[in-house]
Amino acid sequence: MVGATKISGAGTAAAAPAPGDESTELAARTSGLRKTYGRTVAVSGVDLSVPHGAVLGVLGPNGSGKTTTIRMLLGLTSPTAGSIELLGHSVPEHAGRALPRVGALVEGPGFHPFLSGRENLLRCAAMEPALHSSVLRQAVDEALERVGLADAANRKYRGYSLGMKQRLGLAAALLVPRDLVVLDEPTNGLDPAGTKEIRRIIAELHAAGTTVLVSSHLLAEVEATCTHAAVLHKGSLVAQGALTALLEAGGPNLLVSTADNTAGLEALRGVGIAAREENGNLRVELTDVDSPEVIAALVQAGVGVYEARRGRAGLEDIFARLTEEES
Ligand SMILES: Nc1ncnc2c1ncn2[C@@H]1O[C@H](COP(=O)(O)OP(=O)(O)OP(=O)(O)O)[C@@H](O)[C@H]1O
Repeated sequence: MVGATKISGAGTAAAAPAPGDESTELAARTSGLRKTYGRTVAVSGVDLSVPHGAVLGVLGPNGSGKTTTIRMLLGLTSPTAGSIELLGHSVPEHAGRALPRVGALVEGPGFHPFLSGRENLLRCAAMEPALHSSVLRQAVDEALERVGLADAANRKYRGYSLGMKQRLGLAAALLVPRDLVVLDEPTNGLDPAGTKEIRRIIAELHAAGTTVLVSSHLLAEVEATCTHAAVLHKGSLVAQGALTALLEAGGPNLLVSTADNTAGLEALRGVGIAAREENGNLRVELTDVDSPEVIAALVQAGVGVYEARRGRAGLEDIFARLTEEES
């Protein structure tokens, strides 16, 4: 996902949150969400739940519908069918009530190329209903500092690197405290140090009780930063829940380092044990079989075993299974 950033929340008609807003246990929810573009089904029957206070990672291969889902949540594009609730308000009908409390970093044109980072942010800040004119500059400077752009604040936006553009978008999303922050591939274009910074900011938001929805195709990223995950595949939601529960459901696994993986796979299949090759090792799910039987089958077939390690399936493994099964 490349391109400049666009901020939602700023510039939307402000209205006081309806009473009882905070009582809903979900910060966002979709029901039967669907979006088609001509014959292309981008999103199909998605029932997404974003718990208050969660850091929810929306995972999915390219074209699985992550951005389309996020754009619909933010009222940037209308669903073909289904309903959306954002901070207790129906979207797009009452988006103006929810969006001032939502900071977002999504793909799209948003900043003026010939203005500096600071000038661009001042324009965003001026559109924030919650910011009084007397504190605009302070809010902008704090946001620039927070994303590490203070030194480049007076440079023109068009000279910014992709990573700097991402940071500026993030700064705009964080101009005022938010109840929900939505980030579409926020580490896109960032170097490892920038990626670490984003992780730190997400952790800070989480600690402050802000709900964060972050899309990513980087599984390790999601495993490191998120409390919850939702997996999209071909427009459908194939799994969602607390990360610990998803990982738990992955079940025990055995990772075996053998002298000959091809012979090893053949030997295991020969005795009805399902296995697959992964990063030069064999991965065996221990649902119907236990480690000694696996090792014995390999040894009996004359396949040398260097190492066998029991563990749980990682997110990468679970993701591969979910997106393969549904193909
Ligand atoms: N404006 C559009 N017009 C036509 N098709 C679209 C449009 N936006 C998205 N699509 C299609 O909808 C599907 C889902 O796209 P989407 O961008 O939501 O996926 P994604 O998971 O965010 O992918 P990526 O990780 O590559 O950004 C794709 O097949 C895409 O080509």
